[in-house]
Amino acid sequence: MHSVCDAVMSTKEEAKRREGFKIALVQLSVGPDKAKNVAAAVSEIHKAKEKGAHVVALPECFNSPYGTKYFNEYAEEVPSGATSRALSRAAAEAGVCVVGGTVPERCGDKLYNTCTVWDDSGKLLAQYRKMHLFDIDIPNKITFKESEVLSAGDHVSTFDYRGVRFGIGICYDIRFPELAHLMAQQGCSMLLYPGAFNMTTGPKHWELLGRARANDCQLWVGLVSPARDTDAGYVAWGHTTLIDPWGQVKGQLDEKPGVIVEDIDLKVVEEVRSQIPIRIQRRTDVYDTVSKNK
Ligand SMILES: NC(=O)CCC(=O)C(=O)O
Repeated sequence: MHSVCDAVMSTKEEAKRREGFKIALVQLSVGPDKAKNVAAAVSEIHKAKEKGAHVVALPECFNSPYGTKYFNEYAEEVPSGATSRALSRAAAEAGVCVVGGTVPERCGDKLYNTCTVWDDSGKLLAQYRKMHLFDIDIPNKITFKESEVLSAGDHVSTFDYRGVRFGIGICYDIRFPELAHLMAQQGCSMLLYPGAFNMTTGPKHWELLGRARANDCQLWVGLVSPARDTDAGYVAWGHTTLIDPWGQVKGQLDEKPGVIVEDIDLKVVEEVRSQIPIRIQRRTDVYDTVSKNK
C-alpha cells in the first residue's frame, strides 16, 4: 500500500523529471565492418548510461559507410534486422532510450535512410524515413544523389519519452524549416538530427542550420555526425553539436570520435517561448505550414 509520503515523493520525482534529462550525442567512428560498427555503438550506449544519460543518440549511417554504392549491401529490414535487434537489446539492457542514428532500411524492393528509436524496455518507439533526399551538385566539390538508390519517406515522426516530445530529421532534412516547424507545432521540445555533412557544406552550414532551427522553433537541437575518416569515399565533417533554445551552442566536438553528455533543461524552452513569443505572433491569417501526412 502506498502512503501519503510515497505519493508526495513520486510527485516530486515526476516534477523533477519534467524539468529535464541527460542526453548523450555519440560521434562514432564508422568503417566497412558492419558488425564492428554495431558493436561500437552498443558499447557507447552502455558507456553513456554509466555517465548518467537517459537518451543516447547515434549518427547517420552508423552501421555502414555513407555512400550510394553501400546502401543495398548494408540494408536491413526494420525491426527484424540484426542492427535493430542489437539496438533494442542495448536500450533494454542499459535502460536508456536509443535514437538509433540511421541505417539503410530494406522494405520490399525499396531502400530508405531510416532512424529507429527504442525505449528503455527495447520497444520500437518510432521509425522515421529521411524525407528530403540528399541530391546536390557543387561542381569540383561534391556531387551526391541519394535518390539514385533511396526512396524518400513521407511521414513526420515524433516520439515521447520521459514526458518530453522529440522530433527526428535526418541530415539534409535540416535544410527544410517547414519540417522543423511541423514538429515544433506538434509539441516537440527537442529535435534530433543524425547527419553526415561533408567537408564542403559542413564548415559553411552545419552549425548555422542547427542554430537556425533551434532559434526559429525555440527548442533544443542535437546534431549527431560520424567521426571523420579521411580515407573514406565520403568524408564527414564531424562536429556533433548540441544547441539550446536560444540558438547557443552548448557543446561541440571536433572531427574525432567522442561524445557530448549534457543536461537538457526544459525550463529554457518555456523561458525563450514566453520571453520572445513568436509562436503566438505568427501571421497564420497570411501564411501557414500544415502537415498533409501525419
Ligand atoms: N547526408 C546528408 O544528407 C548530407 C547533407 C549535407 O551534407 C548538406 O550539405 O546538406
